[in-house]
Amino acid sequence: MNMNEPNEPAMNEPAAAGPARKIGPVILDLNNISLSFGGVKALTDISFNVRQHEIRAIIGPNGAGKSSMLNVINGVYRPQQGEIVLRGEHRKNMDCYGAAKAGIARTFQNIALFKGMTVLDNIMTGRNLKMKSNFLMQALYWGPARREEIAHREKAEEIIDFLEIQAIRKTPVGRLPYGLQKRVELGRALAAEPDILLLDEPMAGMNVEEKQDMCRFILDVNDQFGTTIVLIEHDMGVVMDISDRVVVLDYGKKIGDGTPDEVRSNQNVINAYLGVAH
Ligand SMILES: Nc1ncnc2c1ncn2[C@@H]1O[C@H](COP(=O)(O)OP(=O)(O)OP(=O)(O)O)[C@@H](O)[C@H]1O
Repeated sequence: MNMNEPNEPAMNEPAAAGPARKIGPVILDLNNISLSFGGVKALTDISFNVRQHEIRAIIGPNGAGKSSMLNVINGVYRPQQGEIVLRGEHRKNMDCYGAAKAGIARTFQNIALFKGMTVLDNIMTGRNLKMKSNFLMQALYWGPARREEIAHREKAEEIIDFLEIQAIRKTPVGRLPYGLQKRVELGRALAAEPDILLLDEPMAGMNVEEKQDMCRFILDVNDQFGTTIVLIEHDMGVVMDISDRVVVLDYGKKIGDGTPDEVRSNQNVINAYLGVAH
């Protein structure tokens, strides 16, 4: 992969340019994380941190361990070594429910939506954790459950407006083009009102125009909602344009960490992308 992507148009202003953005203290700290699957070492002694409100990218060649890292952060995988410090709280590992409760939401490399359900209903599924009424109340659509449903519906409609998908709100997701499905998946994650949003290849498979739209929405989410964003992305033009800091993995090891400019000029990173033998 070409680090400079000369043919890629500039997507947006650099993330750091927004006057409203203020990067805060470290809220997520990954310390010496190691994860193996049998004999395969997916992650070896990885440490990096994420600051509040920043856009933090994880990059690296195929199989470098990027998705595994996101899965450690949201509790899908439990590392054999290391610790995760979330807002000062130390843990050996996360669990999925605990991560969601702690305000961590994610999108997936392969779209994970209910294809037969409408855009609105898919976004409503992202509100599940916020729902307080019990199953019986919901089934009877009784008192508090009804009021709650209306409030959640309002939130879902706000997200639909924000993502500019009003025209397709009643369309089954399976009928939408790929780029719009990715946008709906972002909407479902936003419905959880996350503090930390994990995006696994949000622009994969998109054309240039769809990528520009997605970049704009990611920057707007970060800017307007103050959401901290950790993203995996293969498109270097996008990564260098929108990220505050970038961590680089290769064969499960960290080989670079810093601002886009620092990472771009890091010889280990250049070698990894050019395929220089270790
Ligand atoms: N559940 C699993 N079981 C066995 N091996 C796994 C599992 N998940 C990941 N791996 C292995 O861990 C290594 C890192 O994989 P991972 O998917 O995290 O890389 P990646 O950087 O996200 O790759 P890509 O860019 O291709 O998505 C690979 O060798 C992969 O085969």
